[in-house]
Amino acid sequence: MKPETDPVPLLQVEGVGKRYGARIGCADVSFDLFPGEVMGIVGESGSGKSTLLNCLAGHLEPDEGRVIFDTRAEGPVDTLTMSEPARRMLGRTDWAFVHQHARDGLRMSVSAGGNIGERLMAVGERHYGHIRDTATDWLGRVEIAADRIDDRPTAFSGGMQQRLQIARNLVTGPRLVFMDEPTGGLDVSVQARLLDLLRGLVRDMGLSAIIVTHDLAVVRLLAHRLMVMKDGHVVETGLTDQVLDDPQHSYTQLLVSSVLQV
Ligand SMILES: Nc1ncnc2c1ncn2[C@@H]1O[C@H](COP(=O)(O)OP(=O)(O)OP(=O)(O)O)[C@@H](O)[C@H]1O
Repeated sequence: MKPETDPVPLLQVEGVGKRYGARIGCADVSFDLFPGEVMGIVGESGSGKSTLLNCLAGHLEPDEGRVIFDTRAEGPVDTLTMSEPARRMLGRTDWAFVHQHARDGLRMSVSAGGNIGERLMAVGERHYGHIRDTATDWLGRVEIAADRIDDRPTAFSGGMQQRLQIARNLVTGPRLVFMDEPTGGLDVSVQARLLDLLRGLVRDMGLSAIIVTHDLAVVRLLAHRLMVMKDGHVVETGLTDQVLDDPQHSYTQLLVSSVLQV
């Protein structure tokens, strides 16, 4: 029996490609992302993961293709042709971007509470008491003690900085989160805790996310679906467990077996 209404994808990516001169960044990438779905993008260094993520998030202009987002106000809109102010507003409301290096996503000279609060102010929140309460609540959610609210991120460990960056990104209740190696560069034990936290937040908030990583353990834990990239092209895609347990493409087989050997 046909479902009554087919779900509308939150994001439709159609034939996205980007070149750097003669070199391919990424080529002919297409997929749909549905609400509440987490897509992992894996591949070795230089395979085009970051190029693709930055094209999707509007940080880089692709040479070809369309990136259609289901906006709250107007329904599906091609984000590549929307006006710059409209795209900026999307970046402050429905979209979030978690950088690999927390310092790229935080304001290091502003207190932890300020880092969270200024995102609320950017979407129109003005009440100081409410902003501070919400910031305190979010510090708790990312396991940072409330009495650190007036400390600057420079006084935080790498793991704490990353958790603060996540709080700053999620406080406005985005619907789509882009993450670039969110656990990269952290100690293994810190990574495990962060992954756990991210998994809880994604589940509890029903977030859709696109996560770039070279760490298969990250996608195993977080991603419903997986895209494997090599030399700018998608070579395999499918449900995460299926792709990792029964890889079809020789490159994916190599990726999976090289992880098992370490
Ligand atoms: N600014 C740039 N100028 C020229 N070439 C670039 C630029 N950025 C990326 N490239 C090239 O595009 C290709 C894809 O790079 P990209 O950084 O997207 O890969 P990646 O999979 O994200 O790698 P990593 O995991 O190391 O970040 C590579 O061949 C890279 O050398």
